[in-house]
Amino acid sequence: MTTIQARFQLDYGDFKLDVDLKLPGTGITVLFGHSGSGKTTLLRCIAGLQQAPLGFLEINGHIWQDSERNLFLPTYKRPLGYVFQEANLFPHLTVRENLHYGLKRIKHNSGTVKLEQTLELLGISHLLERMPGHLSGGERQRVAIARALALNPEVLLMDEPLASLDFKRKQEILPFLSRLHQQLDIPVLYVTHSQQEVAQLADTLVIMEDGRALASGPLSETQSRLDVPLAQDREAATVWQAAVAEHEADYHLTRVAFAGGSLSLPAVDAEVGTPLRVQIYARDVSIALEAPTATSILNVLPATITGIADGRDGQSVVQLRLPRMAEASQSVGNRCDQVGDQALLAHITRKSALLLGLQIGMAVYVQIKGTSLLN
Ligand SMILES: Nc1ncnc2c1ncn2[C@@H]1O[C@H](COP(=O)(O)OP(=O)(O)OP(=O)(O)O)[C@@H](O)[C@H]1O
Repeated sequence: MTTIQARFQLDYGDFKLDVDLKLPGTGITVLFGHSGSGKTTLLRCIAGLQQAPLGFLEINGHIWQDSERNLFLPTYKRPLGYVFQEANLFPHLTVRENLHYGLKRIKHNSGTVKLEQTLELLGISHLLERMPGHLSGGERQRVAIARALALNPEVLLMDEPLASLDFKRKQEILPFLSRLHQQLDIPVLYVTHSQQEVAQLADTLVIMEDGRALASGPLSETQSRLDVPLAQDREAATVWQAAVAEHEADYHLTRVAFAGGSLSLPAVDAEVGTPLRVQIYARDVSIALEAPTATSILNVLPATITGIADGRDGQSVVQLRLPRMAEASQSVGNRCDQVGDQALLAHITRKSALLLGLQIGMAVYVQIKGTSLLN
């Protein structure tokens, strides 16, 4: 369901923002793009920190800006949370006081996000009496996220919240963000230029370039679009949302179900039903015209070719779609509604594509040589 509509036109001279986006009202929407592509400017327009002369913004049925009607809600009247690169906590207040500072400024706190729930989700309940100077960078950022959520926002805006943290701290905080996203109902708009954060967090992906949204939609669908540069990248991959379906202890394998079937992975230490994300690199996918009967590859799935493009260095980029299977969809639960049919990319040699006579619309089998588990 679309609950965010954002149209903005703004001209800085050298840079122009021109976007028209319809985004879902749940899950994490990642705004991804190179430095200078306009991600922060877009977020600032949504927050009302920057007023686009031409703009329309509707969140959950409430109109925050409509330039045609001369309507512009100032930032302080917009029920939103904003998390910046730096945590910006008050250094002279404890964590508890920092959290309550925001609460005092809003009249009521009747929404779905409860402070206790947030503290638990972010793993900071034990830090309430600490001063910010005595927290690690990752802990400070988790408190900043809790402070933004304590305001009971209708939308949470996060501008590269992990950018100032080192690799170890990023790894520490990503699972908390994943948990937040599984348990909270509010939409999150998350700016990053990290493909790793896209893979681990995004439900919806918006690819920004030169002030425009080059592509926007469910994660695997957008990652596999042939008209955006990501599909050509050596690291091109698609991420599937899945759930643990069965453990095959004798073989040290776990079967995970996704909207288009199931995959066998090296044993995962998680209960049946646990949601997880599986990343499949395009270079690890090969294509066969018939179901291979003698192969050591466990993950062979039927698919349909939906697009073919020339890749770099003699490669073809093949876009595929796996049909949704009712039984598998049930194991993954509602999360499937956000992912649509399962899209997949394969990088194969142009010679193989030619020899196999690959064409759009052909029914084929994909062999997946390797997968990586993201959370
Ligand atoms: N107030 C301003 N006046 C003029 N130009 C601006 C202003 N704010 C941003 N810009 C320009 O707009 C462009 C987009 O900037 P923006 O910060 O939105 O990009 P970004 O994608 O968020 O980049 P980064 O990933 O580096 O943060 C840049 O060229 C920037 O210099």
